[in-house]
Amino acid sequence: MVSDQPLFLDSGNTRLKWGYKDRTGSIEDSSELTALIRQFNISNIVLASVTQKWTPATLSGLFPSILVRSAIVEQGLDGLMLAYKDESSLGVDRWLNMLAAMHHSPTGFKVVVSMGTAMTIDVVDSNRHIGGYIVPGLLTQAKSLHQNASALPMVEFSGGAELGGNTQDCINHGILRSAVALVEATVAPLAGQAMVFVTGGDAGYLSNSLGVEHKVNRNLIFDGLKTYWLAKHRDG
Ligand SMILES: Nc1ncnc2c1ncn2[C@@H]1O[C@H](COP(=O)(O)OP(=O)(O)OP(=O)(O)O)[C@@H](O)[C@H]1O
Ligand SMILES: CC(C)(CO)[C@@H](O)C(=O)NCCC(=O)O
Repeated sequence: MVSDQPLFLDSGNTRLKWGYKDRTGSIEDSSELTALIRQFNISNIVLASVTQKWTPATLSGLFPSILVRSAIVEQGLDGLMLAYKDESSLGVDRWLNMLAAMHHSPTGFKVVVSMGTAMTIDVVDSNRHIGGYIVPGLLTQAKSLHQNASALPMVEFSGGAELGGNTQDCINHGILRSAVALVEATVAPLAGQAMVFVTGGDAGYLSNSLGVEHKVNRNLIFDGLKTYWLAKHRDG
């Protein structure tokens, strides 16, 4: 039987991830994607892409019989009002994460933190996006130090945010401490009234050191894609 339930794809700067019903994973290449589509008998795909690596055109070229819809940022969808005047310049991943957070918690402040290639923070007050931050992600910061300072090695992340007593720990812990401080400083003025959502490949590192109450949800973007897909289904 052909599945009506779409395969959700999240094409980030580092890797391609998939969500189908309550299952998720990451995909290395098109042969893995082909296998997945056969396994679940997929008839439609909903794509969130912040890169040109995977586009509706590449997917339709590979799978001509599959309906591919690309999520596009839309002011006011599901009531979410965006801080950006030009909503097309907002990353679709940030938008979908906010839609999902709003779905989980319709009223009050939401702080959405994504720990990927870039680290992003977005603050939403009920249905109003107040604004956000974009900084380099943990691994991106570590790579940048290694590439730009000749005495600095490439570090393996191990967690920990206390003062370091050697080069590895100073880098490792310093990067994590600055990410933690940024989230805590964003949450502080909201006087304990914010729901903090943490997502992305490096969510675990942040979560282990974060001093504010939060929820780790690695599938937030798939929740957002589902919300988007249902809204579009409703609109026809
Ligand atoms: N299997 C994996 N492959 C690559 N990175 C991984 C993996 N598992 C965890 N990570 C971590 O996830 C981080 C990348 O996060 P994520 O996968 O959310 O990135 P992305 O979504 O592709 O990037 P972005 O959305 O910021 O463009 C890396 O810094 C790495 O430390
Ligand atoms: C910030 C990233 C890289 C995070 O994945 C992505 O959301 C993006 O490419 N955004 C476009 C710029 C913006 O959101 O303002």
